[in-house]
Amino acid sequence: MTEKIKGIAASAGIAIAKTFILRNPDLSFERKTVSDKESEKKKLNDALEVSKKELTEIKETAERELGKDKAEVFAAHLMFLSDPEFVGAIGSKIDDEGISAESALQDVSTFFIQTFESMKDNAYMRERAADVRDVSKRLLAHLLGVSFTTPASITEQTVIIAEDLTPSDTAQLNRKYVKGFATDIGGRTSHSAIMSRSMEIPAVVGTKTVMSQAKDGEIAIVDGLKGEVILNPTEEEIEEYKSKAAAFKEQQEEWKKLVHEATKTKDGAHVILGANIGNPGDVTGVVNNGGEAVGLYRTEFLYMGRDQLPTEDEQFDAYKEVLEKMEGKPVVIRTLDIGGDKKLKYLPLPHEMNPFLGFRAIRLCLERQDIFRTQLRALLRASVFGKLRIMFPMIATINELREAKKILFEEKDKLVAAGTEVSDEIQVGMMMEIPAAAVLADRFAKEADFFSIGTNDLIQYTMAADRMNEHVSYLYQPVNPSILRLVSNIIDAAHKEGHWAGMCGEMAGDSTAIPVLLALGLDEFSMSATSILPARSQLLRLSKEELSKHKEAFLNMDTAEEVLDYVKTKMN
Ligand SMILES: C=C(OP(=O)(O)O)C(=O)O
Ligand SMILES: [Mg+2]
Repeated sequence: MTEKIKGIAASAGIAIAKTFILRNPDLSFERKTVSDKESEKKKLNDALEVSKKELTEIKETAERELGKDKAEVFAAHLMFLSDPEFVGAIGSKIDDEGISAESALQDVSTFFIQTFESMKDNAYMRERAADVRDVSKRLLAHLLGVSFTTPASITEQTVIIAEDLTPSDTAQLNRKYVKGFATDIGGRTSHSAIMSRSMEIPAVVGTKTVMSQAKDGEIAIVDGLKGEVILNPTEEEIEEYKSKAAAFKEQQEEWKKLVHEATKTKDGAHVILGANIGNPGDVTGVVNNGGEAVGLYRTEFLYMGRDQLPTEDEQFDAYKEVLEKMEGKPVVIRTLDIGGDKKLKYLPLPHEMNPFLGFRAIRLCLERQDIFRTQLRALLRASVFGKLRIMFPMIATINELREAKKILFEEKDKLVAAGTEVSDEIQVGMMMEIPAAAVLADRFAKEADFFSIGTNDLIQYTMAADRMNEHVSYLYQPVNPSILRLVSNIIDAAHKEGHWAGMCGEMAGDSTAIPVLLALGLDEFSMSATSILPARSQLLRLSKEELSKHKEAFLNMDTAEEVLDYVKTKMN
């Protein structure tokens, strides 16, 4: 029977393929002793063989589809499974201590991980800890008889169904096979949604129930335009969606013609259309989609999926690469915004009741100055390779901004004194994503060179509605007059001091919000690279002067619905 499930449209496009259900395996077990050591060792050998076979297949596919680089990690995993020191130690533990294979594996892998992680001067060996962790998980799953799947093992066209996708899951997705995905949790601004847009994979998130409703291997349609998942569709439905997909493709071809056009409104006003990126590799998408700037580089992705902090040189290389590839166009690099839903496994943070209101971003950086100063030095050194703008996240008070700037300038002075070249043209700005700062924008504008409005958080904090929680997603109301007044206040404050104001929250790419933001005088819109061309096509048709006449009207409405209706009828 066909089932239609509503969710949140996270990434545009339509996918039709068989489902692949990604389950988080339960790898818990009880530690126990055993009497039959031989059969325990046989169990270990069997698990080793299955794991090796699987990894060999995954490695071969990855080599073929994703290139040698991405496949290397699996070669390293295979090496461990054949390493007499690793495997031998597990066998010996079973022999000597009479414990189960799972317990022996856990002891040995913990020992290896700790040993590798303690090799402070040897980055190569420290990275091996991640390999041991990954390969042990696979081996343990086989010992426990629990099925273990990762997105990297997908080798046919699929639609992934999952509770959520972590950033490391998304990094393994092969676009050739993964046609779309649907998740139970998350909203338009959760990070799996943001990643899906940068990878151009159609996605629907926050369905609440797709995991429990979908069956492995049945046909599913992910409609990332409307935010619907159709399980087990009829032949007619499949045909209907195939033609919808074709129409969308045609539309994309039209947009592609605007790649080299400047973003000028009908009345000749110029706004900058920038892109949000998470990795230097994303710049290709920015250039291909005609981005005029990088409006937000979320550097935290550089810190994820690894076992220790990135070094100053590693960071310098990444920042330099982005600046160079953008060839003199502006690049806003945001300092580390970790915390909330973005965690680092090697940086244990205290357990928090409300992580989104907790020890994160600039709050953490001002306390862990070792981490902060390393990043700032890397940024300052890279500044001579392009047009760098440094941005601090989650600023709530003027004192935080002052403190962050003071540390930045201290590092700059030290570098200059040591003879390192640093650009004198770096603009230093801040995210406007906390209501306290938005209200006090006039004061902040005296000390920041620019503002970039982070509506994902600004809306979450203003409406007191967790951006990850699908039950309160109705409160994500970008055009609620309360939000619009804050946005307007921020833009006016920046302009009064002769600064520019941009927006890097998801609202900037929302076609309903664009006329409103243009009317409010926003200078820079930064969005997923794939939203740039549709936004440009829309902006070319709008007149800034005409729209600004509506400003007083929509700022004085009562509800988001009223504004939506007004925009649709009077501002398009
Ligand atoms: C752009 C933003 O930052 P992030 O999504 O990384 O929190 C925001 O909060 O709007
Ligand atoms: Mg934010």
